[in-house]
Amino acid sequence: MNSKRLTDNVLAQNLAGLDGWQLNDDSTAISRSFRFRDFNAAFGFMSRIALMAERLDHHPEWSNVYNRVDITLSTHDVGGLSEKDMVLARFINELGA
Ligand SMILES: C[C@H](O)[C@H](O)[C@H]1CNC2=NC(N)=NC(=O)C2=N1
Repeated sequence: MNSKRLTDNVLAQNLAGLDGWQLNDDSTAISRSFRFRDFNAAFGFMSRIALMAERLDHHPEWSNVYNRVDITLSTHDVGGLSEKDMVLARFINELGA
């Protein structure tokens, strides 16, 4: 998969179709928080993401406190956002609703 940094235009187009994700101040990362019924649901969600992250060789920065999962996506190799972040964010949205 292409891991070039996305141009501002392409990034804006992608974000328009991506519910809930916030672009950080310097446009190098996107973040979203999810809340679940309990820890079990939150950790199940994280487990499904972990398996996909390995398949994509693209990994989230994240933290979990009980039923909350905070996720930041960025492509360290390019110092910003790439198609891989968009693919992973879409996958996460399908899981997390
Ligand atoms: C060597 C390995 O493919 C790279 O370090 C991958 C692993 N996972 C990664 N994940 C993220 N989020 N960004 C990267 O640049 C990245 N690079």
